[in-house]
Amino acid sequence: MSAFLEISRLGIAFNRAAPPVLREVDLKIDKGEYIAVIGHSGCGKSTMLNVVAGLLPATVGGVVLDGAEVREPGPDRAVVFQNHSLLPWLTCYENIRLAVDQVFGRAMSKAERHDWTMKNLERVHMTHARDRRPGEVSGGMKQRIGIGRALAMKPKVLLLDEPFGALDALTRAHLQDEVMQIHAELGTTVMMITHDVDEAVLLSDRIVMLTNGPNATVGEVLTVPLPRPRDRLALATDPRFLEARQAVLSFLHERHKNPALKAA
Ligand SMILES: Nc1ncnc2c1ncn2[C@@H]1O[C@H](COP(=O)(O)OP(=O)(O)OP(=O)(O)O)[C@@H](O)[C@H]1O
Repeated sequence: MSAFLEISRLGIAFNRAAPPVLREVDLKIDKGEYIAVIGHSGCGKSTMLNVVAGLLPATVGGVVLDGAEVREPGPDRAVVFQNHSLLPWLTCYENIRLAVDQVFGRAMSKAERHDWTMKNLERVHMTHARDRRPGEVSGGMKQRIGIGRALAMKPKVLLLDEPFGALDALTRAHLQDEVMQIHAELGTTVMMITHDVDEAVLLSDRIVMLTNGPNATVGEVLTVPLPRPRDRLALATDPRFLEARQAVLSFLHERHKNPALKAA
């Protein structure tokens, strides 16, 4: 059986004179799986996500989602970036509503689109701030709206590009727990880029570790053997959590050291 999301022999070169950023990236993701992609800065994580999003064409190989080749951006692949991409002149409600109108303008009545917008505000615990603009809410709240907007599109895949990277540790932990809950409730397929090893182990079913660039590729894939629901406090001392964490740290800091540090 073919995978729900399949990246095949993907290669990306931005410039003919330079070596490719990514080469021969192969990855099969099942429906409902939560995948984290980790690797040192500049190895090509965002590039890989952008190809899946349809924002960047593959130089070689390609991506197939649910039987269809990815060639351009589409609402079946919603992206949440590290720095929220909300429209500052619209309220939190309007930011989500805009996406709902774009995707479901024909399929849903006006009343249904309102209800669906409210449902997604509620899902990310932002109903109380529905009439505030992005400039009037915190960084964590902005990311919540970004996630709510992405979910409101009912995507086949949620693409998270370091969604919690700019947040303080406590806010980050809250949002991670919320995303875990949403994933459990909706069974959305997720591909998340992160630099944070603990975050990758806590949230994912599998962790895809990229080698250093140029010519980066999948070095190892670790299956995280932790049952769900997961509780961050209980996991802090769970030997399976610590072992998975150690495996990723060892990949990143022993076998595939940061090239910038190696040169130092
Ligand atoms: N549009 C572009 N044109 C030319 N080079 C690019 C372009 N986008 C990315 N690159 C290069 O491709 C490489 C991979 O970049 P990418 O942003 O995918 O890395 P990353 O692993 O996501 O990094 P970080 O963790 O720092 O965000 C880098 O060397 C970057 O300079």
